[in-house]
Amino acid sequence: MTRSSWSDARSIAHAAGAAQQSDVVDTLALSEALGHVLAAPLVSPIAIPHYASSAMDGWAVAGVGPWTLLTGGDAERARSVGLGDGVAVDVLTGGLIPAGAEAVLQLEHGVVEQSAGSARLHLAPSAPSEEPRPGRHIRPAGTESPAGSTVLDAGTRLGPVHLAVAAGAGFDRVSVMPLPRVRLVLTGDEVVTSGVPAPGFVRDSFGPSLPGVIASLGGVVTSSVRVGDDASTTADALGLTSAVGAPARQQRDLVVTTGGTGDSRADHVRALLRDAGADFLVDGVDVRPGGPALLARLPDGRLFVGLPGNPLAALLTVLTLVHPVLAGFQGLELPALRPAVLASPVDGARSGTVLRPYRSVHDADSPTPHAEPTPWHGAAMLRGLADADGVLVCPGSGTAAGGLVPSLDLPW
Ligand SMILES: Nc1nc2c(c(=O)[nH]1)N[C@H]1C(S)=C(S)[C@@H](COP(=O)(O)OP(=O)(O)OC[C@H]3O[C@@H](n4cnc5c(N)ncnc54)[C@H](O)[C@@H]3O)O[C@H]1N2
Ligand code: MOO
Repeated sequence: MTRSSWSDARSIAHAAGAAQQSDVVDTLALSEALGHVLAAPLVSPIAIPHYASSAMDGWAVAGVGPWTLLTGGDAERARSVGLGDGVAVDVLTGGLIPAGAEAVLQLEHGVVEQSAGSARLHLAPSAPSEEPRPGRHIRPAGTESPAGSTVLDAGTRLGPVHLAVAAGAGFDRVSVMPLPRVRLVLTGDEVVTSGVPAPGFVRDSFGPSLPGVIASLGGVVTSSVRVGDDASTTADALGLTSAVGAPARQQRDLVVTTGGTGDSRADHVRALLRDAGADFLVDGVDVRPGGPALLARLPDGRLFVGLPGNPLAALLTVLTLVHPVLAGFQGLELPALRPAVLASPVDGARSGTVLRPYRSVHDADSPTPHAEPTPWHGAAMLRGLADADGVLVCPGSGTAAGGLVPSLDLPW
C-alpha cells in the first residue's frame, strides 16, 4: 500500500468524480429542486422587479399638490391611461405605478379633504417639507436585475432562497444535475443498532449519521446494508459476485463501506477489491486519523470509498474522499480550504497531515476569531466533531498556537 498525501487524495477523488459527471440533466418542479445543483445558468426572461411599483401604501401623485384625488371609475381610467398633472390615485405597497406618476406620498404624509363629491389630497402639516420628492417610494422596474441577466449561476446548489429567486424570475421548473446515488455497506460483527451495547460491542455510529452527511453533500443514500465480518457476504453486498442481481449501474453511483479496511482476519475490503480486479486510485492516505482509507473504481465502473471503522476517522474521510467525489459528480469545484489561526497548538503525528475538528473562539484582544482544536480527537471520538465549526488541516510536524493552517468548512 503506497499512501497518497492528503491533498493528492482529495484531488484524485475529485478528478475521479468529475470524470464520471452525469451527462444527463433532470428537469424538476421548484418544489422538488431543493438541494439539487443547477445544470445551466438561470437567465431571467423578465426585469426584476418587472414593473415599477410602490414601496408604500399611499397615493401616486403627478405634479405639485394639492392634488385632485381620483376615485372609482375615474381612478381606474387614470391607472390605465396615466395621470395628468395635479392628479393623484391611491396605491398599495407593491402596486403598479401608473404612467405619469412622479412620486408616492405615503399615507402618514397626506390628508384627504372631501367636498361636494370631489376629493383633494393635501400634504399633512406634519409631513417633511421636501415630500413628495420625485421618485419617492417608487421601485423602478429592473432595479435588481434587467431582463436577460443571469440570476443564478450553473453549479449553484439550490437552497430555499435560490428557489425564491427562481420563482421571482417566473420559472416553474429548473434543469438540475441528477443526485449522486450512494450505496452504504456497513461492516462489523461487533456493531449493534439499538440499546446499550455489551462490552466488546459498539453502537452503530454510521446508520444514524451517514444518510444526513451524504444528503448535505447533495447525494442520496439509495440503499444501506449491514454485513458481518464475513468475506463472501461482504462481496455480495458490494455487488462483486454474480450471485447478487446487479442493480442498474449509473455513472454517478458511489459505494461506501465502513470498517474492514485493515489487514486483520476480520477485514476483507482491500482483499476483495484486489481479487475482483478493482482499480485502486487511493490506497491509504498519509493522514491521521483516516490513514487506512481507500478509493477505487470497481470492475463495473462504480466508484468505491472505503471508510475506516473508527467513527471520527470515517467522518473525516468523508471530507477527504467522499465530498470531493460527489462534488466531481455534480460538476462542482473541489471544496475550498480557508486559513485559520490556531488558538492552541496541534501536536505533530507520524503522518504528513493531521485533521483536527475545531471551534471558533473570540477573544477580546483579537478582532478575528481563532480556531480552538478539539481535545476530543481520538479516532473513535465524535463529540469534538459534533460541536465543531470546521476541520483544521495541520502539517504532521505540528503547529504552534498563533500558527496559520488551512481549514475546511463542515458541509453538514
Ligand atoms: N495492526 C494495526 N491495527 C490497526 C491499524 C494499523 O495500521 N495496524 N490501523 C488502525 C487504524 S488507524 C484504524 S482507523 C483502524 C481501521 O480499522 P478498520 O477500517 O479495519 O475497521 P474495523 O477494524 O472494522 O473497526 C475499527 C473500529 O471501529 C469501530 N467501528 C466499526 N464500525 C463501526 C460502527 N458502525 N459504529 C461505531 N464504531 C464502529 C470498531 O468497533 C472498531 O473499534 O484500524 C486500526 N488498527
Ligand atoms: O487513522 Mo485511524 O483512521 O486513526 O483511526
